[in-house]
Amino acid sequence: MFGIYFIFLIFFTCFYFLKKHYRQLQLTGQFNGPPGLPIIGNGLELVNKSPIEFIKIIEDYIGKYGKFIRIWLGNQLVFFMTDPKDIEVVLTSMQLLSKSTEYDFLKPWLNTGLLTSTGQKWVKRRKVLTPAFHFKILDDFIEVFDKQSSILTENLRKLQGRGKFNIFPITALCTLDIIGETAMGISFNSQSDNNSSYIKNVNELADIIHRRSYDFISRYDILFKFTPTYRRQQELIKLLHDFTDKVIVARREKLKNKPVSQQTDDTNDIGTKKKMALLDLLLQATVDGKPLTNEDIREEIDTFMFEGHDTTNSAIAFTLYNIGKYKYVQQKCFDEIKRVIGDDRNKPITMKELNELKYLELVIKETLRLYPSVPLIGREVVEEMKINEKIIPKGANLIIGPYFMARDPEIWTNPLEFIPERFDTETTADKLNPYAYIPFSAGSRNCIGQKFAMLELKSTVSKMLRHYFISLPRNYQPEDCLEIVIKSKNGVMIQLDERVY
Ligand code: HEM
Repeated sequence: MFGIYFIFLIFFTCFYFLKKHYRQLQLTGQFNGPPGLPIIGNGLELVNKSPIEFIKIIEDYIGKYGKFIRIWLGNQLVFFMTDPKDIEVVLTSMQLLSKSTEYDFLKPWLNTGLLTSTGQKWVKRRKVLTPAFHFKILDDFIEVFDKQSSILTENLRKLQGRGKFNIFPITALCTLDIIGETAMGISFNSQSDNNSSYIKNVNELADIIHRRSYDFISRYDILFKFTPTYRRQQELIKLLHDFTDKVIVARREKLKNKPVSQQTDDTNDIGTKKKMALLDLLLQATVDGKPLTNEDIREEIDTFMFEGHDTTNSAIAFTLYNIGKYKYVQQKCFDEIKRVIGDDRNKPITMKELNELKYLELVIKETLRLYPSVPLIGREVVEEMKINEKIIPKGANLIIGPYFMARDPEIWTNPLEFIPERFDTETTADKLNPYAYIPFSAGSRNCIGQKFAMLELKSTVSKMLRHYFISLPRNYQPEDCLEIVIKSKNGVMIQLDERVY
């Protein structure tokens, strides 16, 4: 009897799969890709693999099947893309503004803020949020970047001359304090007392979300819901939402009583800065003539808290790693810093000086080439469409791989070498396809925070170099781990010695 049920179940599943995916199966014959098993496709090859194995498998696929690869992850059709010509079509298409299913892991926390929203909601929110990143507003944040970088360098004093340590969790507190103060107007001081429960909760939740993409059980909501991690995730989300709600309500009250333009720059009783924060702009913004609700604002603030700290942290940590690895790069950066800022290592940096740190910018760009903070970018095909004559079926996910493009010798000369000068438009003869280098993505859904990020990175890294000489432990090599944001499985290990002027 059980046998009959089992056969019936298999038959029914196959029938359902074929019916649902008939058009996809019909079209996928034209694409190269690894052979898969019925129903589970290539799932077993890719899921539950270590980050290093995952990279190796994708590199093997690229070697065997080229730059447009068909993969079945269970019943999810995925195209893995690394050809700039195809990527240009995707990132400039108005039909491809929806994010792939990977971003669904973020939705319980971020709901549909700018990163995860789509359609008219995204268009309107993008319009409202764009002025928040105007250079005049960013100018106000330079002071915050400088202050937090100073706290970072001060805290690191105890590790100076003491051998190797992992910089990643240390700079993470700095970037969280920066985004907390600039987005919400809150001084979390997590770098100073390490006891901010909000910051700890953000870190823990971001970790759970990152790990879901690699774990077979947690990838599927239906299975994840039975795990203790799911219950912990829900607890953390509640705590974080409650906190953001409280800040929004308090800030709305303050604004009612006094316009932001009249507020001064001191701290009030709940640690809220009376200085312009991204939150103030959201409180004053309107969509279709109506102000944003507290819930609308919460999803955008939570989005900034997520997207604005892990990305910058990863970029800072890997830039310090590269500076430690390439001594001539470090010397050139330091010479430039001395020329632009002078010998006083404690003098606050200005916007003008940050803009003059041109070589440091090349170093950051080259770091983001080899270690793009967002190593994979995803889109969902909502209507059947063509990409350079290839018909792509509805329902497929498109995954763009900046991490893998950086290692492609057809795009870059000596791709694995760290050569900041390749981005110097005055000296390099190489004409680069703009879609070959997309650490901030491109097109209308590019990173809204890229100028903010570049200023923050330059401020933090230059401050580190003003105080320390950076080196690497012997034989250390990071083990790249492509989560939503790139990390290193064995940490980002560096060593610090006092900088001698
Ligand atoms: C090194 C730092 C950063 C990198 C490399 C980076 C990279 C990216 C990338 C690749 C995307 C596109 C993602 C996609 O299409 O799936 C993106 C989107 C976004 N980023 Fe960044 N980001 C950085 C820092 C920031 C910061 C500091 C903020 C905010 C203060 C921010 C806010 C956002 C938002 C809100 C989006 C969604 C934009 C939209 O869909 O309209 N990012 N970022």
